[in-house]
Amino acid sequence: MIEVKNITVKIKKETILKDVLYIFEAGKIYGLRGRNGAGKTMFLRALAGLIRVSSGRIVVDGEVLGENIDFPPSLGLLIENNNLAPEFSLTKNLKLLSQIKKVATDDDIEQTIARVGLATNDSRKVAKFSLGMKQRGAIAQALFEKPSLILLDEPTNAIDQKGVIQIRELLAEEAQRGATIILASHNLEDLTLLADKIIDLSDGEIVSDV
Ligand SMILES: Nc1ncnc2c1ncn2[C@@H]1O[C@H](COP(=O)(O)OP(=O)(O)OP(=O)(O)O)[C@@H](O)[C@H]1O
Repeated sequence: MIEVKNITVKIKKETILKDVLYIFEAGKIYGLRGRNGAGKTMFLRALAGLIRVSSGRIVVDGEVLGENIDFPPSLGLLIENNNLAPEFSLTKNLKLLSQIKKVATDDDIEQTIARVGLATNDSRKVAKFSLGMKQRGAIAQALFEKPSLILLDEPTNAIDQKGVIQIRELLAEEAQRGATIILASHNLEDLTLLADKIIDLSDGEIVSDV
């Protein structure tokens, strides 16, 4: 469970998030909706521990972000550009990353690559991937360690129609496994088909939650 307790985020003099209060439950998918600049990405960044709140608290399973923990301990993240190393294959990227936490096996890596609709035996460098393939690879990176919190900014960007269906199914399965999923999207279909709750952000404030 993620408790967002009246957080405000200020960068220089600008207030980016204003007194945001919300509770995200395990096993649910939440969609963040709002105009360009509404604060969706910044909200995801704050939840990921990538920016610090100016006031309020984010509590992840009882631990306060920035106090007891620097980052959510079990986090899958896709924000803006993917972080895959272009000079390696996707498998090698995930194998290298898996050395850090040592929670994912080679089987987990292979299965995740297949689940995002990519070939498990593709030895090409990520640099040679198409845009949509890179995006699928980035989703694989966010999911391969079976994290309990999954934060995704525009996950279906650049993905073809069949792939979008695949990714939606995949995210529904992740929620069924018990993950909390929060995704920012301009794709209304993604939000309405996937999200248990749609949170509307406007000028850094939650204006509705349906
Ligand atoms: N690196 C930054 N430094 C300072 N302000 C920033 C930075 N990045 C974004 N902002 C500001 O934070 C506010 C929220 O931006 P954010 O990127 O969260 O919007 P968004 O809802 O994700 O928009 P979009 O739909 O365009 O992705 C905007 O006013 C933006 O100008």
